[in-house]
Amino acid sequence: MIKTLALPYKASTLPFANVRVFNQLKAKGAKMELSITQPDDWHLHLRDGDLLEAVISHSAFHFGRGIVMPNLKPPIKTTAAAVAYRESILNALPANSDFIPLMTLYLTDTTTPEEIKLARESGVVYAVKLYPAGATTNSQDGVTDLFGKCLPVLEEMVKHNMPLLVHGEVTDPEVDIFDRERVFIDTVLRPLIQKFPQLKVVMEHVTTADAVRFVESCSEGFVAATVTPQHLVLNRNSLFQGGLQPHNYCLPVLKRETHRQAIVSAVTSGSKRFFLGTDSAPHERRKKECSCGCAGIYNALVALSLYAKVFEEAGALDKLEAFTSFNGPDFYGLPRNTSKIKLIKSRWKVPESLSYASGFEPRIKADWELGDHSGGCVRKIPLQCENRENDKFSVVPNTHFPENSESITVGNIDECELACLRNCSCSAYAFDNRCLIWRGCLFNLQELSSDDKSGRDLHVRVAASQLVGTEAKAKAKRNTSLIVFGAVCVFFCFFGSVLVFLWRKRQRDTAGLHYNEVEGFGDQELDAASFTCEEDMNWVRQGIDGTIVDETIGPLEASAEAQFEDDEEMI
Ligand SMILES: NC(=O)N[C@@H](CC(=O)O)C(=O)O
Repeated sequence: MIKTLALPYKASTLPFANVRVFNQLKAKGAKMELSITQPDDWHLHLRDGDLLEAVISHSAFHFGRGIVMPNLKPPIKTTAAAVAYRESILNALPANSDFIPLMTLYLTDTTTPEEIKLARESGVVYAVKLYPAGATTNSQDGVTDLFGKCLPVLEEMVKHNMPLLVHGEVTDPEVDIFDRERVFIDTVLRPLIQKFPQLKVVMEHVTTADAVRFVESCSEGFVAATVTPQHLVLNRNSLFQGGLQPHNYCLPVLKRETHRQAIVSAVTSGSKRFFLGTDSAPHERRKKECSCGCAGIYNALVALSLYAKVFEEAGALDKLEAFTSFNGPDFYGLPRNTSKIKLIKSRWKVPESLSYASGFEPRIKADWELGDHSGGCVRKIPLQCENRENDKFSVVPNTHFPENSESITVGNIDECELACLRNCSCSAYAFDNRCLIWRGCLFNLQELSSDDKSGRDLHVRVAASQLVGTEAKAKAKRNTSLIVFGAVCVFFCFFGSVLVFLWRKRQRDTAGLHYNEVEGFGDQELDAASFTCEEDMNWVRQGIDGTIVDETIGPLEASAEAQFEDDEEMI
């Protein structure tokens, strides 16, 4: 199954986007290069399964460590679950990556003080996350009684110097969504800090001037805040610009421009209370583009570039490194990273979409990531036709059937399935009063959007081990869509012409939002909304060999046009 990371946001619509600084430096013949200590990401959603595999390299390329959010399905509520999750993250890391996942526990009304002790002793859990129940994605199991049932746990956290990471929004539907952070500060956070002045608290993804003032008013070293790139570069207009923009929807929701400016001033002031936390939050595309789209913006690929851009625009590049690389570890009492990375001003345009495969992988990964899907994809786990028991079928709902079907005469769906199993070249079947089978590649298979109910179920043949591959996680059943997600791809080979046609059509349909080239797989694609940096000079991480590299998209053109000779001036 091929999925796509959508990158819909045009930096050209940023309120402050310009290339003035670049042009001035260029005119001086300056070398535009930043050398900063390896940054960390103090708020990161990596998900699990195929999605984890798809996104991990973006974070691992840019960041040394990441505080990994626990809001999986089911949430990471225990140290044992955190240890297992950490293992799967480490397994998904690209070879030679030394990225360190710092695990968190999901606080519930029933979390015990013993669990906090275990977490601290584990050496892998670094914080506990407070989601008010219902506040955001996968927060249903969150806290409903912070000042009651959670008190013993909070006391234990103080004892172990375990930070509490807070999604700072009330969930009362009576409270206007734009006021939820402010009301949370008054009704929850302030009383919490008064009650537990020794508790380390990180107010996550602050979005308002109120939050900035609040954090600044608290004791340094005990209360801090993370800031996302989206809340630094977007205001709430971005949600409605030219139509509803689901890819700019995250929680806490974007606020008005004055709030954005307050956050920019806070982070660029050099205050130690604010540090980098991307809140990079990938979602299946269909879960964003539907009648009830979920919250979260995927930004791991571009976050660092955007932060650098914000600091540059504020004339505060000298403060960037503390924000990205010092304030976070200092707050957590962890050592700062020792290695350096280079950001180079380069003519870099973030690709409009990023495709990845699940269950299947592109035949030629580099081509695929550059948008050339003509090589098609191959199974990660081959079918074992000789032993039919080893093959299974995964249902892809609501599809517009691929081309080249063959009709065969059988009585019911079971016979249709058996007929497909008996035929080694059969890659899928469908039964809808008659039995259709497909051999080999599935050409132009399209899964329709959730709003279009005209499609029919396609049963795609996959290796049984692939279905159990994710440890048959009890969740396999619950999470049919994930299986579907992983199983769909069966041999589908797209011809360039089909792709181009569909891609263009998609571009028309989405009126300025730039989605995947792999048209027709809408319901199975990952939506991982992010920003498209302007096709001008952007701060881009430099690879080891001096090229401008993003692991996912291969070496990019390194610009020799602008060079800023004196590193020291920049940090
Ligand atoms: N930021 C979001 O809008 N979504 C996050 C959860 C969160 O951090 O609120 C997610 O997990 O998708």
